[in-house]
Amino acid sequence: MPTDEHSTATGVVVAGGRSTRFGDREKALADLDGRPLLAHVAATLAELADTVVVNCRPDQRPDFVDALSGLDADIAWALDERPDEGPLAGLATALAAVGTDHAVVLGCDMPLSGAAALEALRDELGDSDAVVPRTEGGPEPLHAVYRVEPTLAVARSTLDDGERSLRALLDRLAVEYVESVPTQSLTSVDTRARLDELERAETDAN
Ligand SMILES: Nc1nc2c(ncn2[C@@H]2O[C@H](COP(=O)(O)OP(=O)(O)OP(=O)(O)O)[C@@H](O)[C@H]2O)c(=O)[nH]1
Repeated sequence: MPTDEHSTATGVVVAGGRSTRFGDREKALADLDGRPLLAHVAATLAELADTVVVNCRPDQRPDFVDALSGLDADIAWALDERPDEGPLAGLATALAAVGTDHAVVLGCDMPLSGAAALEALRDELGDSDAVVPRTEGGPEPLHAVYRVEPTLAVARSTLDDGERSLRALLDRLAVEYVESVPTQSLTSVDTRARLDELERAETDAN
């Protein structure tokens, strides 16, 4: 549970993707170290926020409810009215359900994201619309902090202009880029092979 200092943040998980690279399973429900990836991500956000908003398709929700059943946080659901419109549309749907000044946002496939790394991003918000990690591979908009009101307005106008990418959103926001975020926190699991690697690393570490 967060301290009072953190009470103006809401956690957001964007989880309405199809996991096609993962194979025949929903990656958010895949198990790492005894818990679904979605539960890892939501638990990290619950360290920073009282409420975690989960954005997904309506058909995903029953299994996601089960996956999050042990979590000590208020879960709010932001369901995509139209599926498969992309993560920017999912983020807009989620932010519309947020009642706080800013949101800490993660993709459902980032089980190693750390509360300390996210907290450090939050500390950089200042007057910016968003704080986003950046690596050699580019920005990481689904491991970031967004000021809700301006981001939602810009996300909607970006979508209205026919743009679907999170990078198009970032191009239109006042973004503070941070290059010091630990690589581990930014690890995403897109394939079964990647998950197997993480499982092996966990086993070796224990
Ligand atoms: N709401 C919503 N979220 C999405 C959509 N596409 C991707 N996401 C989410 O955005 C994050 C990054 O998604 P990707 O890994 O790029 O795409 P994916 O569809 O999950 O997986 P692939 O089909 O293998 O590309 C994940 O948390 C996804 O659940 C979408 O159309 N709608």
